[in-house]
Amino acid sequence: QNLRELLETAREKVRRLERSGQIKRDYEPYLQSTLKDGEEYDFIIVGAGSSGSALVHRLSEISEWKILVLEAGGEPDILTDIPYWSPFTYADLDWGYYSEEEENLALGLKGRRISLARGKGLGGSSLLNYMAFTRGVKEDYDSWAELGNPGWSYKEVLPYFKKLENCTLDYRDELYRGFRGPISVEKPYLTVGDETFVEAAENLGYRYVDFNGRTNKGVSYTQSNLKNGLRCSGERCYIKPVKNRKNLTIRLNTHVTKILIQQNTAYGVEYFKNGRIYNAYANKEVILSAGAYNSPQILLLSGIGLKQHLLKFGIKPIRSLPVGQKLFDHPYFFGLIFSFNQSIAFNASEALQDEAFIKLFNEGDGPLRDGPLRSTATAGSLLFTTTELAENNVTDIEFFLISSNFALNQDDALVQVNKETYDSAFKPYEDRFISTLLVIHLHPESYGRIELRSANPFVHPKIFAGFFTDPDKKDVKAMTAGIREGLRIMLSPTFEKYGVEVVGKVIAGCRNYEYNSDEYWECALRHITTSAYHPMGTCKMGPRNDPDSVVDYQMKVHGIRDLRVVDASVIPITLTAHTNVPAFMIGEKAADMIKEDYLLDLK
Ligand SMILES: Cc1cc2nc3c(=O)[nH]c(=O)nc-3n(C[C@H](O)[C@H](O)[C@H](O)COP(=O)(O)OP(=O)(O)OC[C@H]3O[C@@H](n4cnc5c(N)ncnc54)[C@H](O)[C@@H]3O)c2cc1C
Repeated sequence: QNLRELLETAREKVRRLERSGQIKRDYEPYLQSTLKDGEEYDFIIVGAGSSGSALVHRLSEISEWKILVLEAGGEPDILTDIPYWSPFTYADLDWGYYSEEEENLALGLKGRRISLARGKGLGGSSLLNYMAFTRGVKEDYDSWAELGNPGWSYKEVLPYFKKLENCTLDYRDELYRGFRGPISVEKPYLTVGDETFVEAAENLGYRYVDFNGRTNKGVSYTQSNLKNGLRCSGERCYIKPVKNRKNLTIRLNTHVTKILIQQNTAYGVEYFKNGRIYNAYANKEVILSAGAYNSPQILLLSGIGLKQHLLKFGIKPIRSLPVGQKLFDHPYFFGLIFSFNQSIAFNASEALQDEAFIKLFNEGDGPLRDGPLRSTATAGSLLFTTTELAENNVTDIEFFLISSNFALNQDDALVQVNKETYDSAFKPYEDRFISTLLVIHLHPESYGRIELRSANPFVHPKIFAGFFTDPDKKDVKAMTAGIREGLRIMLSPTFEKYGVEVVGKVIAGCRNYEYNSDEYWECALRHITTSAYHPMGTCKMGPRNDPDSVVDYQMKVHGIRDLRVVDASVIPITLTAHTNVPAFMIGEKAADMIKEDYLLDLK
């Protein structure tokens, strides 16, 4: 079965079990109110992704405020709550972005393009992400503040991280965690491979840590945003509990095409729904939460961006700002593949059995190892480390152990390698028990950019990943150091009892180089590195005198009144974390800033 057929089989199973009463899904469709042109609201939120969902939850607490939420995507898929299956559903919930072809990059990927998946649906990318719950470290946020963003130091953002979470983990750094927030944190399903990885790293001297605590340096099981075993997305955990608030209007399948601006003041948006264009007006603010690719695209379409670029597309420039000029992301290498002589990896066949579904829905909060469907993309353990190349001792590499093969040659797979690469490094091991150690670079020097391809809002923007473009090749060197450390852990005595073996060693295209030489790894990196789907920085937060910045520390667009950007695009520098929880935090903090700005009016 190909991926689509497999997904349909899983969907049909859920429907059948629901009809027969063997499982109960707690989901009610979102009713859509009648459309009218020219409606007025206090706040218009564009995009209900991770940050947008947090905003929806918190702003709608103020019953006097009328809030309109415009989301381009639809409702979650029937499988999105199921941790194991949900990441595969991306095809129907994804904007379908790919990077542009770039020199000496993605040489082993289909079409030389990197998949830049982005959630399109209520919950945004939190609907299809891998649910790893990571916040980042003190140094990250202290740097945000040092860059001229008061209020964003670690001490000042920590209360928001605590406020948003309900940590249910046994092992936790108590003082750093929250216990009453809407986003629940649980341990996912683990394999023996995960346990072995943690043991191997500990045997090599790594500490077991709560990476969302005092320090992230060390090894740990994955912490996942799950609630009773099901995905805790922005939709499920932030929006659903408040969706019936009278002051909240949520419009799905509604594509915002531009922001309406007059005299440097945003007063509404133009949107497309059911085949026609509508306007909606905001008495207080328009808030762009369309994510790190779409927020810059919408700003550019609205005349905010570099003047020359806008003129090229016949867009009248309103404000010249470096929108989309720097795109940070976390590249990852997926070519460290290991096979074992017995199944310590994930057994995918169990994930289609009725029992597994019944267990998940009915006993989701039961014993943690009770079912493979609780597996979050089979990623059960991770490790943050510092290579000798890292400056100021920052954590620069993360390993993420995936108990499966990551790359496929199929058209509907998330990571698609070309046939030559697949046949050389992946195909021969299709039937073996394998794990992939993802090597993620957290602080690359290289960065990409995003530009318009067309003035048509429905045409995908041009996205340049820019991986490995730093002139001194520091990024290649750091990744190579990471790969070698990964090999040291996986080939250590702890794994030996399972007959561990490196497979898929030589990628077609790198056969001219000696395996494990610097040249080999550079070649391999340039063939099969992809994006960890953590775009940031395209509407950078910073003071006006920072030539790269687009918004100020309150996320207000420089020089434009009543317009904020609230999502991962404001993150000013690379983060030592996956970006979902930081995006939730940004939404939480923005809501408080907005309340501070306007609540006096209500008194
Ligand atoms: C496959 C994948 C795996 C990931 N894994 C992890 C992980 O394990 N852990 C982690 O922390 N992070 C992970 N991430 C990253 C994380 O999910 C994102 O960084 C985070 O969700 C970004 O939040 P956001 O609010 O900035 O944008 P998004 O959540 O992407 O939300 C933007 C929303 O705006 C909507 N929108 C866009 N344009 C328009 C428009 N014109 N009109 C109306 N609506 C619009 C979109 O449809 C979307 O709903 C992953 C991401 C992906 C794609």
